[in-house]
Amino acid sequence: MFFRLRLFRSIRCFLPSSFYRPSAVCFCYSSRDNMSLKKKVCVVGSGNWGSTIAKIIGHNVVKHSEQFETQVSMWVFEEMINGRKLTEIINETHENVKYLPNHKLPENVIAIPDVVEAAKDADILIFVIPHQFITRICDQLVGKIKANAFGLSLIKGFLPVPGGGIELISHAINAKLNIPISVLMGANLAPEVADEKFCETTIGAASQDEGNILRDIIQTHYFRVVVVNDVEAVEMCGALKNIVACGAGFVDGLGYGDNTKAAVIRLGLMEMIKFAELFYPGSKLATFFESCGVADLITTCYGGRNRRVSEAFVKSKKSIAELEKEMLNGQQLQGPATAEEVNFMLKSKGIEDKFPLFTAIHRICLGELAPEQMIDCIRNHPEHM
Ligand SMILES: NC(=O)C1=CN([C@@H]2O[C@H](COP(=O)(O)OP(=O)(O)OC[C@H]3O[C@@H](n4cnc5c(N)ncnc54)[C@H](O)[C@@H]3O)[C@@H](O)[C@H]2O)C=CC1
Ligand SMILES: O=C(CO)COP(=O)(O)O
Repeated sequence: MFFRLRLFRSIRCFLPSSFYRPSAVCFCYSSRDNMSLKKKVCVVGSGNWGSTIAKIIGHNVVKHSEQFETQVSMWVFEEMINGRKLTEIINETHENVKYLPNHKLPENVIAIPDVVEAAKDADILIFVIPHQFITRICDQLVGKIKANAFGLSLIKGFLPVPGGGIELISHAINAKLNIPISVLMGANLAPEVADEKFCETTIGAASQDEGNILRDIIQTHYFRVVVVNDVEAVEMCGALKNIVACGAGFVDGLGYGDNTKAAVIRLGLMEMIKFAELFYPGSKLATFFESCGVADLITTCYGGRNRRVSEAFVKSKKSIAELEKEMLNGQQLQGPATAEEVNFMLKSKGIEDKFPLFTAIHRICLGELAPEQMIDCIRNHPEHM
């Protein structure tokens, strides 16, 4: 208890009062006004996480068929697998043999190679693609979706904006498509979720009604949802933890132990909180204790792709891009790109020194700094001054 109090006090030192005020994080679930017609869902994406979430949604729309159309469209970036189109394979075998092999998708999930066709009748759009591709996809959807649709983004990352800033993916989608966007982030390594191993997740909901509906299409007995209203903080946690995961991978590659990794996780968390304080004032500290915060940080720093490739980067001396190709079979890393996006903003504001861990990780990914130097960086972290 005493320890918890001290930890909270030390976090408070650099937080504005709005950040730690006691707040009712959770919505109360009540009204379903104007939300009674059956809704059609489209999953925009079909990678490792996209296919996993399509599996969950496919089952849930049948379970809640009074609320949802039972056919779910899933946009698939078309590619050839052994001379056959991936969409054809998915629609015949109900398996995404490339991105989620050995897991059956429900038969009501229909793979569609044209994103406009997939999304045109949808009331709910689930965006789940590597963040590098979201701008191009949104450009194709402008003016082609239902005016009263709403969205849920599972995408972790930021987008650079001209002039030195970055924006949240949910803001970018909202700006292009003019629909409200909620977010879902959590300690959710896709292979474990696909295996139906118990986990939790966090939905940052744009409104109470949308939060209720989204929970119904996402929650299962093994995938428990907490809905909060702190949308920006939820999304920011999901994006930033991928940078820290690269740092955890460097620690593993260097042969340091769990204590060192714990230091990277803790200092990474402090930089995440500081980032929220500076750029998303009004974010709630309580959100960092949801699945999207500390829990996602821990799971990714032990079991994620960013950690795995970053460990190999230190051991093999190959570039991150080479390793991504060799190790991930088409899946995409988010951490190094996110580190670059965040650095783009920190540099433009002249505050790289306030985020030494994020900065060191970015420079190591670029090959400008030796991985060993990350240890000096954390040894001299402002948290210890
Ligand atoms: N995989 C995981 O465990 C989790 C992933 N996420 C997040 O979900 C988002 C999507 O991740 P995944 O589904 O795992 O994707 P992934 O890492 O499996 O990426 C592969 C996907 O990208 C698509 N793709 C390749 N080139 C493309 C292009 N030029 N244009 C459009 N799409 C293209 C592929 O068709 C495939 O669907 C990311 O932001 C990730 O951080 C979040 C939680 C868990
Ligand atoms: O975001 C994730 C788990 O919540 C997945 O992390 P990786 O992309 O590092 O595998």
